[in-house]
Amino acid sequence: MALAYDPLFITSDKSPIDIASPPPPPSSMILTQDELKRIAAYKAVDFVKSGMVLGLGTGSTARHAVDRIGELLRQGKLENIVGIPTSEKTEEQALSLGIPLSDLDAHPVVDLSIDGADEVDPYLNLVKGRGGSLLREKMIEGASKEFVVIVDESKMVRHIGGSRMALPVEIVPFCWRFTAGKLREVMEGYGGCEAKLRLGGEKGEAFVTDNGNYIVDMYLEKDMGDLRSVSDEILRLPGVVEHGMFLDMASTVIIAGELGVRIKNKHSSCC
Ligand SMILES: O=C(CO)[C@H](O)[C@H](O)COP(=O)(O)O
Repeated sequence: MALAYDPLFITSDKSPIDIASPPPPPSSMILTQDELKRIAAYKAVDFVKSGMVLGLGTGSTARHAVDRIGELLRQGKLENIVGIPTSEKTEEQALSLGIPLSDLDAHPVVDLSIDGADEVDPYLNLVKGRGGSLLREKMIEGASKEFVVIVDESKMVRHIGGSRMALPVEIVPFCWRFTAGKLREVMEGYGGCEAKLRLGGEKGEAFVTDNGNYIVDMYLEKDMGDLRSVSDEILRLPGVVEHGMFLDMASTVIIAGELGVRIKNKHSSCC
């Protein structure tokens, strides 16, 4: 039986995510990846209430959520929102939409953060930071009572870091080759990795984060195994500022796919 695409079709359960591929929808109904991102983002903004302090994520998916918050404010459907942007780019977008902004110094407790992710595993562990904003994202989302992650279904994986895509690590520029070497040494114990400095500009110069740091992208040889222990070892290295594994931080993941939207909750109290 052919299943029609229904963007309002929502499932919600607490079991690990079933990432088996659903049957494809009729070709006339195939949505672009960007449309799926927008559907997930709009669904997340349904959880925003007037008076909230909001963590505003970074990236092409989070951008839709910030646009939607701006639209609802303009229409008077949301009031007294304070946004805390996770990057300078999001700050610029939010300001252009008239969203009032603040920071963690003034608002150390955030009601709800909404952000995208590069990978999500069945236990809602994430890889983030391929857009380069992982440090501020981790600070703000870690200070949030609820952290809602918005993705299209291409981001769902069995093991984070196992897709031969990069696991980003933010490091200080001082002697970055030394720190990249230490990261390679640590990762020897977890299957090995290629560690490459992320480049940003046209002239091949290093990508510089909003915090003035560099990013080393670790291309892992295989599944890392014990994520907590990898995380602890990486964070113990002098020169490392933060890494892009967000372990046990997401409270909800909203996944937009060709057959509709699925919502995975970590805590039953959420949303
Ligand atoms: O972590 C991030 C930026 O640091 C982004 O949330 C992540 O890279 C996903 O981006 P996109 O929504 O563009 O796919």
